[in-house]
Amino acid sequence: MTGLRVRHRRTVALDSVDLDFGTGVHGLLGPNGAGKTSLIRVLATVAEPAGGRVEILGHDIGDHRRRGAVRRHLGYLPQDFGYYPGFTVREFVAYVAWLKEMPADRVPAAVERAVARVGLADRIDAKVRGLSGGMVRRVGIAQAVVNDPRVLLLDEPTAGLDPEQRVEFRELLRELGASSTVVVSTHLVEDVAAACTEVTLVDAGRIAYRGTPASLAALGESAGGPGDHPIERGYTAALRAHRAPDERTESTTRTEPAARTDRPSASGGTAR
Ligand SMILES: Nc1ncnc2c1ncn2[C@@H]1O[C@H](COP(=O)(O)OP(=O)(O)OP(=O)(O)O)[C@@H](O)[C@H]1O
Repeated sequence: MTGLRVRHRRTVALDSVDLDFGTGVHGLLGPNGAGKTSLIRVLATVAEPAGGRVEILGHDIGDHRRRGAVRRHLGYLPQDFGYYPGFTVREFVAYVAWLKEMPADRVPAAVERAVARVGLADRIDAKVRGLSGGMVRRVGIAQAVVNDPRVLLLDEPTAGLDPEQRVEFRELLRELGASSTVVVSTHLVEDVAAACTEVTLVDAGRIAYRGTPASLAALGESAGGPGDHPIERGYTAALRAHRAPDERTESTTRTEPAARTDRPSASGGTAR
C-alpha cells in the first residue's frame, strides 16, 4: 500500500501509510486507537480508504471489479466476529466457505480440516450458541482459514483463548505463515515473540517501527524502556522514539545504531 489514508468522519485513523507485506507472519502492534483495525479492514476490503493505493495479490482493490478475485483468496477474522448462533460449527464454517465461492465438492473436507486445526473437531456438530467465548473465537479462526487463504487477516485472534490454545494457535500461525501472508493484530508480546517474522508498530495512524521481533527486543535492551519482556521494552522505546524523534536524534541515535536500522525511510523514517 502507498499513501494509505483512512478516515472515520473527522478522525484520521491512518495517514500516508506505505507498507508491504510478503509471505510470513506480520504482527501489528500499537496502542488502543492506533489504527490497526482500520488497516486490517481496508486489507479485508470491507472499509474504503480515503486515499492512497492498495494492491493485494497483484489486484488494485480500489477497482471494485477486482475485489471478488481478491476475496476468494482472503481469510478474515474481525475483532467483533459476527456469527449465526443457531448454526452448528460445521454449518457456519461451511457457510463461509460457500460465501468464498469454494468448489462445493471441496467444502466438507475443508471444513473438517479447518475445524480440526483449531482443536474443535469434537465440537463440530455443536451449536455455536452453546460454546464458550474462547471456542467461538476458535470458530472464527476456522472460518478464516477454511479456504486456505493466501492472505490471512486476523484482528486480535488470541483474545479470549486460554494459554494452551494460544500456544497451539501460534503453532498454526507459523504453519500458515510458511506459505501465505498473515497479518495479525495483537496486544500480546508472547504472540509476537513466538509467531511473528516481522513486527509493524502503529501509533496514531502512522508507522512507528518495522523490524523483526529480535530487532525490536534489541532496541528495548539498548534503549532500556520499561517493560517485563524484551519486546515490551522495545515497544515502549520505539513509541518514545517515534513520538519525540528530534530529541532522539540529538541525544541518542549515535549511541544506538541498532535502534535505527529497522526504521525504513519509506514508512517509519517519515512517520511524523
Ligand atoms: N466507526 C468509527 N467511528 C469513528 N471513529 C472511529 C471508528 N472506528 C475507529 N475510529 C477511530 O479511528 C482511530 C483508529 O481506530 P482503530 O480501531 O483502527 O484502532 P486500533 O489500533 O485497532 O485500536 P484497538 O487496539 O483499541 O483495537 C481511533 O481514533 C478510533 O477512535
